Amino acid sequence: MTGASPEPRRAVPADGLPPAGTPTPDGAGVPLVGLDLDATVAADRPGVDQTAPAEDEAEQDDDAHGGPVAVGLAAKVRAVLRVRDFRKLWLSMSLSSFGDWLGLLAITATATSLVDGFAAANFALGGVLLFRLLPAIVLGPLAGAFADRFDRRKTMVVSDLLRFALFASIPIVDQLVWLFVAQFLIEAISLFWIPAKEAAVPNMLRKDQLEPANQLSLVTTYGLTPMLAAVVFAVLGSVGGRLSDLIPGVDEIDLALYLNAVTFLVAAVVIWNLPSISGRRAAGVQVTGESFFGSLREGFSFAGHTPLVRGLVVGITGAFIAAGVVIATGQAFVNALGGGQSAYGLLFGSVFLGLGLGIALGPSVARDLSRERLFGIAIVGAGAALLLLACAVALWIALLLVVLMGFFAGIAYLAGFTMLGTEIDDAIRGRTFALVQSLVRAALIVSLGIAPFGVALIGQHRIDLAAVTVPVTGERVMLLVAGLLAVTVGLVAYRQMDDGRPVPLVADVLTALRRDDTARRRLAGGGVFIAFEGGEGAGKSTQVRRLQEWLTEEGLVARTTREPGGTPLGGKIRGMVLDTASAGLSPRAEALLYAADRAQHLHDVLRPALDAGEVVITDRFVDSSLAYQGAGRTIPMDDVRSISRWATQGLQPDLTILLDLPPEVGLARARGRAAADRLESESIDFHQRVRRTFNALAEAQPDRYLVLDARRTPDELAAAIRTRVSELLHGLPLQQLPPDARVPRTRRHGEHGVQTGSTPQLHP
Ligand SMILES: Nc1ncnc2c1ncn2[C@@H]1O[C@H](COP(=O)(O)OP(=O)(O)OP(=O)(O)O)[C@@H](O)[C@H]1O
Ligand SMILES: Cc1cn([C@H]2C[C@H](O)[C@@H](COP(=O)(O)O)O2)c(=O)[nH]c1=O
Repeated sequence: MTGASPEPRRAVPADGLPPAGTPTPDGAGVPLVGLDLDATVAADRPGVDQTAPAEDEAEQDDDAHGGPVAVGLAAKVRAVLRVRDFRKLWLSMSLSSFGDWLGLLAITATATSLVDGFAAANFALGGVLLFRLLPAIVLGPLAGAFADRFDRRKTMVVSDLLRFALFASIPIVDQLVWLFVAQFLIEAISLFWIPAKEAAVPNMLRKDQLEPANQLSLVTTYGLTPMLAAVVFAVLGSVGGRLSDLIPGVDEIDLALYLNAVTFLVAAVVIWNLPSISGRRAAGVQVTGESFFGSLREGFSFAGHTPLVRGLVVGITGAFIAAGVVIATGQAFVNALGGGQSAYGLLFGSVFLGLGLGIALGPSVARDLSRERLFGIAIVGAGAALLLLACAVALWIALLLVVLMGFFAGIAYLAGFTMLGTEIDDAIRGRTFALVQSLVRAALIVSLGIAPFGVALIGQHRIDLAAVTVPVTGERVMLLVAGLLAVTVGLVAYRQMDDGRPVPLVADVLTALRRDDTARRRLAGGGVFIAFEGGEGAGKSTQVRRLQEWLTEEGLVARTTREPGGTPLGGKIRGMVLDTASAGLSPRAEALLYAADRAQHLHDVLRPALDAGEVVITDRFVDSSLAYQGAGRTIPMDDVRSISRWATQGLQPDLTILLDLPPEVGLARARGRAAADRLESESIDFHQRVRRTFNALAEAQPDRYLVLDARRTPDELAAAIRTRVSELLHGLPLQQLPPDARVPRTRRHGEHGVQTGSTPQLHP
């Protein structure tokens, strides 16, 4: 046994090349982690901390296909928290949320302590919850109109000051009636605060930052702060006796309420100092020409006539009715499964576990799926889990199904919430949020109220089938109904919100889960992207031209292009990098120039042509950078991969045709054509490394490559390429040439004289 510890294993990227950090002779290449890729976009947002480090940490992991992967959640959240105003708002909101949970614990404890007897305590408890939910139904829509008409910052500050005063008044007045009244007023005021805040957040962040910001807010509000509040409440409880000795008349519940009051005071001060919350108001925009009730009507009409909002409202409301049924029947259900009070606790823990997992993991699992589709699918998923739950026969199965249901519900909640922020215009956002919050509360009240009656009415039955006896109990039937409801509203939401894309749902979901960007582009009716790669003089330009001629003859719109130099700007870059006079160009500068050429190429040529459904054939693409700058110049592969991905936004060829040739042969061919340029003048070793790398890339993804021996004749190569390309294009809806631009096939064959061997026909 040796004392030496083994080398840590490194993940091998899908392209088969060495990962980042691979030692290089010249030590070139600093990992790109921390590169401020989006700073230019973010910098114009209010409250972006210009002195902070990079806004987005572009830690792009490798996925199974070597394609682009979303920035990790932690990095996204860090980037969101670097937006100064959002960070302050989030801190103050977390503080208020902590206070709110502490307040809820203290209020429920106060309510039960102010009455005698079990029934009265339950009545008091129910009263507190009812008074918490009730105001939303009446006041919610008004609060939304308020958020859209008046300065949101002032609305929030006044709300926080009032809540401070009301919470502080509860221990001072010390009466159950006042507790109810204060509770009602606090909730009513919160209804004004919430839409103002929700409508303000999208103005602080970029659109793509809203999802991680919502993930952070939801995890804070429903995960961290309630736990912290429970701990603090328990600690206050344990010091309660000593506290009363210290400050006469103040016990632990009073202290919790005072603490809660202070959190709102602090929040008021913080928000007052965040002018960006005022939104349009800060820029002096006034809402004129419409009465308060007119804008209220406009809010309802907008929700009724906008399919996206209709879908969101139906989906969220239905999902919360189902959630209410689960809460109302949970106790009876776990009892029926033989569980007790602790099993009931476990059931609730499982809901939260599932919700947390859905909120945290959902966006990355379903990264490529449109949020409109994801929302409906997730609600249907939650409904399906609920249907299975209704039939569960063992507690552990029920708990697993509850986690699954929570997972889907978390995804749906986050997707719905994020779309409300990203898709709804600022002018009407407050009203839309308010409508949703009112409906959510109304849904909970209705289902919490009705479900127990349903359970009681149905009662407990057993149906004897031939071999088994099926228990038909009220709680199971109610869960079944809730599941059916969720599936139905999920489908309705899906139909309302689907943006009419022609991609079939199953293929959309499967390619999104597999992260197959190329298949997704094809499904969406985009064009086909073919790249030719290989060393100097391999015959790429010759074959690019011949392939285009053939495709044109077949009636397709086929565009040829090249790197570097596919655009006017790229032409200038090509001049610089290939000029033998640019002798002092550093490897990194060279890599960046090729990446700059590629970014412009993507923007001006590749994307537009692919979006138009054309077949695009490029003479060189990313593999050339990996081979020449990565292996040739020995820049770490991950660095080259990162800048290339950034430049191409993850675009990959559908097919790469590698013309493989010993460098000596290719260089001889190229030199027969013109004087050697700066790269052609590199050593034979350099070109050997380039060749090996092209081959390694092809070996790592054989399905995406056609490797041909470039010593074969041009005709043989053209025929092999046609065969493979015709397979690739078979059945795809590509852009056709107008009839008058087509050339009769018989004439064409004669003219070009290239159709040797068995030429496949795309349109026989
Ligand atoms: N299969 C082939 N066999 C022999 N010669 C070929 C073949 N294909 C092309 N050639 C010749 O080799 C030379 C280089 O061809 P071509 O310009 O197509 O290659 P390339 O890969 O685009 O080169 P570069 O990368 O240097 O631009 C040309 O003179 C061309 O006529
Ligand atoms: C795209 C790309 C190209 N190169 C090199 C490869 C060649 O030497 C020249 C391009 O000229 P050609 O006419 O296509 O042969 O540039 C590179 O080093 N890195 C790249 O990304």
